[in-house]
Amino acid sequence: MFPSEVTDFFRTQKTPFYYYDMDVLNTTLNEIREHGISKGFRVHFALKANNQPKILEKIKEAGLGADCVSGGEVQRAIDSGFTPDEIAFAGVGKSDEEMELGLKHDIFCFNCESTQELEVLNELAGKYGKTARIALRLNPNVEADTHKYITTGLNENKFGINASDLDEVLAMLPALKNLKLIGIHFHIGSQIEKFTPFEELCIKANALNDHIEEKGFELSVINVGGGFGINYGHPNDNSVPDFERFFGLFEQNINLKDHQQLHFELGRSIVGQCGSLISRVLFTKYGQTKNFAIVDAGMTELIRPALYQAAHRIDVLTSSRAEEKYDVVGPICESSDTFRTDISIPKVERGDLVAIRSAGAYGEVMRSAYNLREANPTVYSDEIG
Ligand SMILES: Cc1ncc(COP(=O)(O)O)c(C=O)c1O
Ligand SMILES: N[C@@H](CCCC[NH3+])C(=O)O
Repeated sequence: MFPSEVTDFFRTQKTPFYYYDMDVLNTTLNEIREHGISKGFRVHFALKANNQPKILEKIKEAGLGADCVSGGEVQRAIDSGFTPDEIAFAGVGKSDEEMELGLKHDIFCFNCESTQELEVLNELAGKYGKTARIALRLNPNVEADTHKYITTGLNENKFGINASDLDEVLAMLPALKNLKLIGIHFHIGSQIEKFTPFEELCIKANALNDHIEEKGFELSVINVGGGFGINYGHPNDNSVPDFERFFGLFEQNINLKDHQQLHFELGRSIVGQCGSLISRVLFTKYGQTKNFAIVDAGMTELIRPALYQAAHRIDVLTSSRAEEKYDVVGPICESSDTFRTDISIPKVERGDLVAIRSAGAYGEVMRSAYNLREANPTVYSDEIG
């Protein structure tokens, strides 16, 4: 839970709002430095998970790069102090304007996903007299064993180049004079909680690495993407994911050649646990079949439960009454606007504060203005007091 002065500060704020615990973020970044960066790995932070400038500045300071999926994110990374050589640009559908922005800044690498994209990027690079460094995003057909909507590495998914098309793509590369192939890229999905999909990825990545190098291309970057899952029901004191095991798995299982560096692009595991959505109970409704705690945050602030049936832990900050069972729901005019169903929490009353935990990744970034909802200012732990 939070120290009493933090909860007291929350009481003075207009809810709902996002709160970031910068100590948790620092601890997480230290773990990444200790177990990943210190081994010579390059870690890019996926801005899609969180693009708050203050969070990005901390991540940049810790020595991570930026993984972007839109022109807006490339611009945000630059505005937050990342240098172009620290920026990778991925995405299955980059517009011409977005590619031009990346070319203009001479970013580190474009992760490309189709033959058409390669042709267009080659043409645009030529127009601006540039050589674009590229990595091929390959679809390894690995089952990530996560929610269907965030599985990305199966042949049926829209992402990446299928192994069966790889030779055709390699054959066209020499003619694309304005592109320089520097690496291969994979990303099999998000919120992956088991380690076996990552082991399987390593086997596929090693084979593809060998195959491409045997064809005479030199790959300096082997990018295994992100996807490392977090514990959404964590008991507050044990929230930082096990990066030692995660990076150790790749260290052991990826066969890097002397001229190669291992790259990662992590989002959720870096920022997920430092963020909470703080909300006030508006009303309670006790009924024959259900009790409802109606809070002032909704799916507009955190869509993950509605979209992926995600179960974020909910802590009641201002009540230690005996427990009751509730559906914790928001004010939006949709029945899917439900954070949790049938959970036992201390009995709440109008005005009580709750924290919806593990909301730092894909929370604030996915907020919408549906129902003309307004956003309240974000609170950072180091600005309280
Ligand atoms: C290409 C790519 N890289 C990195 C990420 C970051 O993933 P995660 O937040 O699961 O680490 C994503 C999102 O899943 C992605 O699509
Ligand atoms: N938005 C998703 C993750 C998507 C990952 C992006 N490829 C989530 O909240 O879990």
